[in-house]
Amino acid sequence: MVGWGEGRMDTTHSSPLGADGAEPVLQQHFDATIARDQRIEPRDWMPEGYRRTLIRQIAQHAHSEIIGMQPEAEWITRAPSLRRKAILFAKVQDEAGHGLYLYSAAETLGADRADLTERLIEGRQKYSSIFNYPTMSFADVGVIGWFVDGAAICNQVPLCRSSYGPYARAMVRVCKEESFHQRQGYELLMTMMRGTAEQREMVQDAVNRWWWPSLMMFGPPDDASPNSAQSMAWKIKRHSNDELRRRFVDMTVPQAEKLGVTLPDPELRWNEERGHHDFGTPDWDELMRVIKGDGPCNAERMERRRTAHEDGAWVREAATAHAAKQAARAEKGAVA
Ligand SMILES: CC(C)(COP(=O)(O)OP(=O)(O)OC[C@H]1O[C@@H](n2cnc3c(N)ncnc32)[C@H](O)[C@@H]1OP(=O)(O)O)[C@@H](O)C(=O)NCCC(=O)NCCSC(=O)Cc1ccccc1
Repeated sequence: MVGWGEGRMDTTHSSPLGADGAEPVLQQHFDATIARDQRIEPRDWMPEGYRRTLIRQIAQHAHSEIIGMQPEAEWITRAPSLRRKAILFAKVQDEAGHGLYLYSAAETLGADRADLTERLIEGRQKYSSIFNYPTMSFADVGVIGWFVDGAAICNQVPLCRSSYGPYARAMVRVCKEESFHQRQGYELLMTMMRGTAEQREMVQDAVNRWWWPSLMMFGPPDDASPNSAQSMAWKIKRHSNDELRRRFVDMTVPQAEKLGVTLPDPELRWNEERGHHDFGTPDWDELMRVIKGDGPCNAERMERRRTAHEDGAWVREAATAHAAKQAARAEKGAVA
């Protein structure tokens, strides 16, 4: 894992004229499309930096969905009822779907899916810091749905208006499912809060552990976010990291009150003048450490992903052989 601004993608896909040789008219057309809030589509000319930024963000997003299956999947076999097991199963499966959908979006930019997977497995590409924390009790499943999917919604709803068509369209479906995920998490927590004192303690403990890492999901503060300015100018990102973090806090505080839990931030209070909540500063050193690979579960998550990839080698080989056979048959049929 690498730090801010390091380890940028070098997966390039040459544009018809090449970034440097772009004729002004193509650049002007691109700029005008962005200015009119219209979409850039895969066959349109785009600056090389735009393509690379999108591949970086979409690949990291896809990796996050795939690695993000792990923390909750650990509880599938230990779910307290058949109903909770079925719900969790479906949710984790949805995350797999989001990952595959996003890899497809990256492919429309010329990225190779197998190459992106290699980059993840070799630690050359990032995934969200949030998935490097352990799930200690079943209440964590509820809190992940409430906080992590809630944060994902805050971050991803504006991405439905992202300037790159395939990414924006993928986000529409992903957000619908994330919204369902958030509700199931909150409903699970409401149920636990109506339960025993021990269950309420489990919920509060999970809230205490996940609150700050959830705020870190939005990325470094704006003045330490190397990609934000350009990504916002290109309308890939519609809001800054801090802006989305503030939205998440404003959205979550009343939900916490209704649930009856305390968010672990003594500085958290409503600011009448600003019409928003004031809140404390996340531990940015911790975020850096986790991104660099030194979080509580980084090694475990990567090892599991690597093993799953190796175990799946025979499926990929069989699918490739089958596809080759089908293609040969189709060709033979066409000749006859
Ligand atoms: C906001 C940001 C994450 C970062 O803004 P940018 O403008 O791109 O970067 P910025 O200049 O601010 O940062 C500098 C460097 O630091 C990296 N970095 C920053 N923050 C983090 C971090 N927290 N963790 C790790 N790395 C982080 C950043 O990539 C950049 O790397 P570079 O070295 O340049 O390559 C943006 O990429 C985005 O909106 N992505 C799409 C959404 C997305 O990917 N969501 C994932 C969660 S999906 C989910 O939760 C669903 C689910 C729920 C439940 C269960 C299962 C699944």
